[in-house]
Amino acid sequence: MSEAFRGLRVYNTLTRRQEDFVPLDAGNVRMYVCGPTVYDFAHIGNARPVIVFDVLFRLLRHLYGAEHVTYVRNITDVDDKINARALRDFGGEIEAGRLTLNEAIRKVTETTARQFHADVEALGCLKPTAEPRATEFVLPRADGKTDMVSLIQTLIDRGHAYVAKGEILFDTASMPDYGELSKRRLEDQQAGARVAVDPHKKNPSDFVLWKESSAQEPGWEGRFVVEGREITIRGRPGWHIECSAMSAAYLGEIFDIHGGGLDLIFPHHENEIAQSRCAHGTPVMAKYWMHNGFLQVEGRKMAKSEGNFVTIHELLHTEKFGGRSWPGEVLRLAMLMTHYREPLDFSVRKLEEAETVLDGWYRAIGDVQAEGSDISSDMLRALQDDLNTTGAIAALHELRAETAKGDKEVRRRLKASGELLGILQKTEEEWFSAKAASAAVDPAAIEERIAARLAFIREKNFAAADAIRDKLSGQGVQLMDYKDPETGERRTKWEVKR
Ligand SMILES: Nc1ncnc2c1ncn2[C@@H]1O[C@H](COP(=O)(O)OP(=O)(O)OP(=O)(O)O)[C@@H](O)[C@H]1O
Ligand SMILES: [Zn+2]
Repeated sequence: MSEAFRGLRVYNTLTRRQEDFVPLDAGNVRMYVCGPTVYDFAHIGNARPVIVFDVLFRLLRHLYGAEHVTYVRNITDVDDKINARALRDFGGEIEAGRLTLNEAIRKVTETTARQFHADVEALGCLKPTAEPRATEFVLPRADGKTDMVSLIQTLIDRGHAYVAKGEILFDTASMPDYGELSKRRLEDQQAGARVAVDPHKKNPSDFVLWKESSAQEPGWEGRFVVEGREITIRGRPGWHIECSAMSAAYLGEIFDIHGGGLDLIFPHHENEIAQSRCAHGTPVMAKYWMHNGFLQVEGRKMAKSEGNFVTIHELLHTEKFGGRSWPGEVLRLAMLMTHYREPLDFSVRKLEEAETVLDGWYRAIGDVQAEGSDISSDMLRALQDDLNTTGAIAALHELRAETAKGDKEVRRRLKASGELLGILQKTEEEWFSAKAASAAVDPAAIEERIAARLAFIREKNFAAADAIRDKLSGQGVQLMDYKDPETGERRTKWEVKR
């Protein structure tokens, strides 16, 4: 048996089977997960893949060593939805000439990305090894890392792409096994295509690699050579090519795991595979494809378009869901109580259940530290079985039952095992006092005090400003000032300190 196999088995969407996980290189296990398109707050459905693949990242680090795992999760900061949002929020300032469209777009993406980072940190997620932004990989780079324009050129050179009506399209008929991930065969798609075909496409399934921008739209000078002629199309990349470029830039032409939610299988992942395999001439893009099921509300996928979403921010910091705010750890455990491939029906009851469980576990661990303790072998076995987190949680319940005997080593093992799931990182005291503090603070009132303090600072009334800060500090609320990276203005964030 290969020493690269460490007991982990995963369900591979590519083969529709559970398989032994054998990385290409046990010294550098490589995983790519499609990240957020940053135009709005992430909802708790979007949090599911982030949490699921964080658990997998932690497990891989445990099995292969932290320094032997590379996890890349991109940020999509070029998309027509972002442009639309920039125009909606900053249209007036753009018209008045105070902002360019590009500056407005930057504001939207930076604010949203910052929010996303705060959200996922509160959910106990580790930072990925790299978090590339799509806009930095559009044009050829000084460091020679794979970029989108060069990748598209390779596809043109190899006969997999063509130019039509200001677009560069991927020619799906040029790839005999197009559709292998989603098991949609090209012939079926053509036969079944009821929608009118765009007349400039050779096949209805052909998709955009690069599209021309109007003068008002953001664009890059894309230089291509087509049939010996140089052409320049000021345009922007299609969505799929972003991930093909950034995964190759960080993980190479073939890597181990590619992940995301079920809805990405088609067309996004299918098209990533088509681009990457045809550009590199490789038999696979990633060996294992893993997809999480949907988080649902009353049987329907939580989605922006459905209007049935709750943002992570609302859940953590407002009383919109269930009339109270919730600790990030509660949301995390609630997610892990369902196997990642199953649909997860989300409810207040589920959060309450997770919170009760955490209260019990924290009471059991008290103030012990996990360092040097083994983790539960039952829990590890469950996680190695295609991330069976329900089995892992059952193992933690058993450990908790054993702690009744007062054995310190069992309590330490409970904590160490919880930490592998990204929970139980605090002590009992920290957990309960943070809960008490967040129950006592009223975020809206704090924001109002912060605004008042900033107004005093602008008026140079520092005594009044300091008085507000000290009063909040006495209530356990700590203020932190920082400069807005774009405008240089002073801003303030806050957290509950105990
Ligand atoms: N309800 C959900 N349950 C689980 N995963 C989801 C859900 N909705 C989106 N995702 C996942 O979140 C990640 C980000 O997706 P994407 O950027 O497409 O979100 P989105 O367009 O804001 O979602 P939507 O429009 O569906 O609300 C993807 O991996 C996607 O599969
Ligand atoms: Zn992707």
